[in-house]
Amino acid sequence: MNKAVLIANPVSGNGKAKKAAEVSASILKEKQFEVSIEYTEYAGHATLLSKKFSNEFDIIIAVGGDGTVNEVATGLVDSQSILGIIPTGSGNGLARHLKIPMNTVKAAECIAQKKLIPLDAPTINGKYFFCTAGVGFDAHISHVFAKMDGRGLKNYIKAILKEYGSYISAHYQLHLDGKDAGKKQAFVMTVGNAAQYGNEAFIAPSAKVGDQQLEITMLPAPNLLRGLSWGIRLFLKSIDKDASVSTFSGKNIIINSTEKSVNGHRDGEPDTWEYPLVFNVKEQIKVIGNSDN
Ligand SMILES: Nc1ncnc2c1ncn2[C@@H]1O[C@H](COP(=O)(O)OP(=O)(O)OP(=O)(O)O)[C@@H](O)[C@H]1O
Repeated sequence: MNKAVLIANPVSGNGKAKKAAEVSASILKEKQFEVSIEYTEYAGHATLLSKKFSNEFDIIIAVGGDGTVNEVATGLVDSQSILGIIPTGSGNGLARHLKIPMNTVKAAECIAQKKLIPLDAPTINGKYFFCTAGVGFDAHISHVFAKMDGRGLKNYIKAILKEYGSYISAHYQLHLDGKDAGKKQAFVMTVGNAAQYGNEAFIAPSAKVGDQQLEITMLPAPNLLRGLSWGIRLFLKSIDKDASVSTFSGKNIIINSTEKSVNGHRDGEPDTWEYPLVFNVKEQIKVIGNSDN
């Protein structure tokens, strides 16, 4: 029951994952775990590795940011293996939601305690996400950020400041659990499985990862006052209390538009989807964490 493999993304967190994998392996060995380390060689590789290892190992540990966690967790849907996370990304939204320590030694000790939490595995047009997914300004930034030379929080903020003034809000038609929820103009339309983007920025404060429900947060066209208020409220866990913000929840969300396709993001990584966008939550896996839901 204590056979674990660490799947580490060597490029995550500007190269922090290799050291983190080695440190975690030695901590887990001290706690009588049988441990192996594998490194990803390209984007998408972690899903193939976790699928393959799910037959052999009880715990499959993602060492990386939310992108790596997404790939490893995707490989575990339909398996009995448990997901572990050693966070080394710049945002670490799912790890933070689950109250997994950001310190590698403490994160490895948290895995050794094996507190299991049910984790929904929602999909957007058939592709899994575990933290947040959506369209709008945040998705636009994930596409801009992916083309930048460096990663990390500093570059992310640079991209936000550069793009904020010129991004135009789009119109979306929303259906929630089979009911027409109207036409919306949105600057950001985020679907949360977990409550935060990462870095303790709470975009869907009421989201719980195992409740088989998705929480939508919709920000309308911004102005300076709204932008400032959202910036503060994101970190105070109160974006849903802002008078300009709308929230919805559902299991089956359909977003339509007069456009053919849209740039979106899944767990902070850029993705492109054809309309209609169909969000569903049915499946579940188990993750080791420190929170209750
Ligand atoms: N060996 C590799 N070479 C290049 N890219 C990789 C490799 N392994 C994984 N990737 C890709 O790296 C991307 C970023 O990974 P991840 O999100 O884990 O780290 P990060 O970008 O440092 O963290 P954050 O998203 O918090 O900034 C993932 O989309 C993944 O597909």
